[in-house]
This record gives sequence, structure tokens and C-alpha cells, in this order.
Amino acid sequence: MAGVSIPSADVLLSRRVQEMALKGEEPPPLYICRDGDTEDVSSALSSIPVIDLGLLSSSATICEQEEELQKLKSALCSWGCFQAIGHGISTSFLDEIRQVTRDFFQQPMEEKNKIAKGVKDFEGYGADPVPEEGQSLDWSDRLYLDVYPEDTRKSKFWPESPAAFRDVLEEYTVKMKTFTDIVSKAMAKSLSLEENCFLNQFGEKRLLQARFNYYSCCERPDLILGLKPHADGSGYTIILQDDVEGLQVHKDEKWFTVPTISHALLVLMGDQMEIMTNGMFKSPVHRVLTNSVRERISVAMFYTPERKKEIGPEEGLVNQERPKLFKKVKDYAGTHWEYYQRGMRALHVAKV
Ligand SMILES: O=C(O)CCC(=O)C(=O)O
Ligand SMILES: [Fe+2]
Repeated sequence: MAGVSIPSADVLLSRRVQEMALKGEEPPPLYICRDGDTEDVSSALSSIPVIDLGLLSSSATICEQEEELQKLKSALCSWGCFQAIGHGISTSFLDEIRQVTRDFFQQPMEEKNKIAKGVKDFEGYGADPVPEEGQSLDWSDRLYLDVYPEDTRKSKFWPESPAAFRDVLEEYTVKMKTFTDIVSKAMAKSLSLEENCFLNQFGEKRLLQARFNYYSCCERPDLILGLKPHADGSGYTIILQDDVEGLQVHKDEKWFTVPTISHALLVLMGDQMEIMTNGMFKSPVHRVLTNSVRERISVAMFYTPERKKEIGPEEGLVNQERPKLFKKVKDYAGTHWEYYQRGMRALHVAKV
């Protein structure tokens, strides 16, 4: 039968979703991953805990610090994420990051393609590498960059336009280093562990990788996903959202929409924190919905242990009632990626 040929994944991934959306194209079959059931679309706004990091500093009373640490622990044991406020990064700077991200994606394709990635590569502007057969594609475009340590940077992928992009990203990286130090120590204290224990496991050369996400509008948001359900392979991830909802976290068999808070950063555990906390903190499955009215941007910073370093459950979290759940693992992020491409979680490979 002389049928219409269906473009393959690598052909589709060499085009940008943003282009298809601007032309008002229907999502091609390889993007279709839902059956049009709108039940999920109206999922309840979640009550993901909001933690004031300012209350964890020495300027707060001991009582306030204790209370906030307990809230933090409870958030991470149940939701695996929290909205951080009082982090000392100004709303105007967060707005600047959102603005350069928006400005980058709103440029003509020709400009963005100066830093285009190959279909199979990771770093640069484009889409995730081609997944295994049978896996659907995400209705989004992204710019992926290694940002820390400095010697991991490949400047050829750092956009020269918009002009402020590089400086803003450099400044954000410095702020994220401080932020992750504070959060890693707070998480240790909340579990009554020595405050540097997680930082020691992450190692001197711990990584920060930035992923700028652009979720185009879609006429049929009920058929596609901006980002398919997954758990992160990082230690943990810091997500800056704009004012368009879309991110959802899976808990108790339901999807909960993460509210947008303009001055907050969402801190979401990755599998490696679940391993290091011997399963106490949860690495939640999450996904991104799109809508037919407004595009959405987000910036995810993946904070990951040094590549060649072994990580494992903290001894202080292993006892008779709570035996060791995980083995020591190395380069978990690589293993995670292999499974991700097959639409699977990887955590079981680390199980005892
Ligand atoms: O866009 C978001 O809010 C989430 C992004 C995300 O989950 C990821 O990049 O791994
Ligand atoms: Fe994620």
C-alpha cells in the first residue's frame, strides 16, 4: 500500500518542537503517549512543603531551626521535594535568569542552531538523544550545558546571544554552589548526621549541569507530554519555574501539580540521594504537561556526585530496624540514563 511515510525519531528530533508548534502542526505519532483522557490535566495543586532556608541559619532561634529541619525531613521522606524560600537569591535575579532563557528560545532558529547538538549528543541546543524504539518523544526543546567544575565547560555550546546569557549563567552557577552547600548540610542535620557527610560523598569535583527547558504550546495537550514520567539520576535537582504550571509530582498513585511561586526554587531529590539516605528520602517520579495557551520555561540544575566517586548509604542511617537497602555505586548517572532511554527507572540496580 502506498502509505504516507511516517518520520522516524531521529528525523523528528533533528527538527525543533518549537518550529512545529509555531506552524500549528499536530503532534506527529511518535509524540503521542496519552489517550486524550483529560482527567490528569486537572490534577490537584499539591501541598508540597515550603521551607524557609533563612530559618536554618544562625540568625534564627534554635527552636525555629529545629522546627524547620523537622519540616525539611518530613517533606523529603514523603514528597521527595520542597519549595525553598529564604535562599538569599533575589527575585530580580531569578527573573533575569527566566528572561535570558525566554530570550534565548525566542530567537530565530538560525541563531539557536549555532549551538545545536547532534541528534545523538547531549550537550547543546536540541532534544534529548533518540530513545529506544517504542518510547515516545517529549514535546519540548532544551539547552543542556555542563557548568561546574569550570573545566567541564564547553564554551562552544554557551550562547553568545542574548548578550547577558553567559554572565547570568556564570553568576547563577556561583549561587547554586552556595545553595547546594546550604541545602546539603541542612539535609544532613535534619537526619541527625554530621553536617558535611553528603558534601563529602558528592566529592570535591561534584557536578552542576544546567538544562534550560522550553515547552511549546500544543493544540492537543491531552495527547502528549512536555517531559515523560521519570525520576532524576542526579543527587538532587534545583528547578526554577516560570509562572506557568506544568510540572507534576507522583505521590500515592496520583499526580500533583507543583504550584508556581516566583521567588522559590524547587529542590527535588534524585536517585542518588535516595541511595545515600538508605531510602529515607524519596526520589519522586515527575513529568511535565503542556497546555494550548502559554508556553512554559524552566531551568533545572542537576547536582551530581563526582563521576568516579563511589557513593552509598550513610552508615548512620543503617541499623537493625533499617538494614542497608542499597549497595555502593559509581557513575550511577550513566546507568540511570541507559534505563531512562528505555522508559525505565534504574534504582533497582543499586538495591542490595
Ligand atoms: O520543567 C520542569 O519543571 C522539570 C524539568 C525536569 O524534570 C528535568 O529537566 O529533569
Ligand atoms: Fe526531572
